[in-house]
Amino acid sequence: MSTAVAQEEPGCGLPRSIFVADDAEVHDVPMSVIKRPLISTVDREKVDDFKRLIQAGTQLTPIEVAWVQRPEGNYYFSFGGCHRWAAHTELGSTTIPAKLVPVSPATINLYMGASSPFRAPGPQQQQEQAPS
Ligand SMILES: Nc1ncnc2c1ncn2[C@@H]1O[C@H](COP(=O)(O)OP(=O)(O)OP(=O)(O)O)[C@@H](O)[C@H]1O
Repeated sequence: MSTAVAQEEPGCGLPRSIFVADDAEVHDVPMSVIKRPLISTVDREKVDDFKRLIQAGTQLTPIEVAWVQRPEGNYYFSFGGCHRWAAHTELGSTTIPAKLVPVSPATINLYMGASSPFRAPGPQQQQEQAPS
């Protein structure tokens, strides 16, 4: 399991690497299964450069994907790698090279707060969800 650690280099408003993983594997992950909770602003030129590199067959560093394994299935979250994500999206890629970093639901709660799918509803929300 991995821990969330802020490192120094910024990228799309986030540290370049937010997780430290000894046990991460790299896979071509279907982009459709990856949730990207944060909206990003990208540098147009950088996205275009990455598109050219990808089209030329250059292997960019895999993006980091936080991987939560639950009894009901797997969840994949990506918070950074905005320019590589934008480049693949615009090229119509169906998969993206990703380093899968196993994380706990608590780590996702830390990053997503109330938007996390793993957050237990508070008393107020429980009341709102209770059938009348
Ligand atoms: N010509 C290249 N060949 C191989 N890898 C490259 C090349 N250019 C960039 N990279 C790698 O691609 C990654 C791009 O990271 P970078 O932080 O610049 O963009 P991003 O993560 O996609 O977007 P952001 O930083 O905004 O989240 C880096 O790991 C960089 O080393």
